[in-house]
Amino acid sequence: MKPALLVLEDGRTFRGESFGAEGETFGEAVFSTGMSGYQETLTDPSYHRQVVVMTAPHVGNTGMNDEDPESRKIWVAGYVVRDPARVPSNWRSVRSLDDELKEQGVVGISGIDTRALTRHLREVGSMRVGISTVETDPEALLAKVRAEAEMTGANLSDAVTTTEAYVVPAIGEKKLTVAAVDLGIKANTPRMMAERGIEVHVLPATATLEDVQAVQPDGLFFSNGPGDPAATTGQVELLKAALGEGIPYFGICFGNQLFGRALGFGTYKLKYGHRGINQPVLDRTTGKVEVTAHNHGFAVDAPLEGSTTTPFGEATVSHINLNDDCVEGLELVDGNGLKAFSVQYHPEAAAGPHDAAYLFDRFVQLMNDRKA
Ligand SMILES: NC(=O)CC[C@H](N)C(=O)O
Repeated sequence: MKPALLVLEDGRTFRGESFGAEGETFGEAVFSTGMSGYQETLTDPSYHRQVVVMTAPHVGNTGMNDEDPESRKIWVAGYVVRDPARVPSNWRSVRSLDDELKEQGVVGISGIDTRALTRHLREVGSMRVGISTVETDPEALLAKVRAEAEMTGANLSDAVTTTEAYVVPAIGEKKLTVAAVDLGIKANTPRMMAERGIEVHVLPATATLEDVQAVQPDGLFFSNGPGDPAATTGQVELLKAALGEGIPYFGICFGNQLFGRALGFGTYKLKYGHRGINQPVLDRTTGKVEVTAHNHGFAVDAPLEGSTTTPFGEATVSHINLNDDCVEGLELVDGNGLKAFSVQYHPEAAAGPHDAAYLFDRFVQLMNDRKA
């Protein structure tokens, strides 16, 4: 087994074994508590420039298949697993996780105490990290880690977006048209819209109001995506312009943060974020609690009680996280009722849970109401 070294920006060091590709990689160290869905995690563009630490000790059991990727490639900058499966076993598996990481050049480390690492990140907060199979001196790797850019202030949409617009056709009868701005979109999002009779026009991150209007949409959608929402100004301006035009809006995760900024709220970095598939969220509009998938390091700073008057209508916090009272959703209402809304978590979560899938129906309802 080839040795590998992991060094955090505060100097904490772990020694383990090479997993996946050999070489050196850097990013923001974050932990995910999901016990399944690692293929969806790896291929989620929101993880661009992040090194993901899996808290589940045994990862890779079901191998890798050709059906579940959320995008064209693995985006995580590095992967940390305590005990990789030696033999994958699943009827859809076509290769092992280790082979896929090697094939795509993704550097990982295994055999380290991921529990100690996770507790450290939880106590001290997410921070930069380096993994290397070529550097054996922690001080030398630490100097490189500290020279890397931080996640705060990072504008990463251009690195992950599609360069060409494309259409995902409605399944069955076409009932609605949506312009979806790709800030790191996952394949399951247009799929869940298509299942509801929506023709989805996926547009590059650089789309203008004219580009949006050109598809004559019934609604506008902003996807999940990597980076710091405070470093993203162009799409916030687009959203303000679209809200000014009265185009119904739905946003997921990064799309929730940019919606918050368009409404005049701030965003801030959470100490260690929410990444996993069992986060309890309260939908205050119905009083129902849902178990949900999360992947965010930033959050919207909006008052939990009362409503806020914005140039586009009255904004309220519609969803909150029951673990830490973090803002998990926003709603905008004008004289004609609901106008726009967004959530911080993932109704499109492909590995599940599926409690939040109703949000796509809420989007359909919103577009139909505004059409009428
Ligand atoms: N999944 C996402 O859209 C993540 C949004 C943002 N990059 C965050 O970390 O909070």
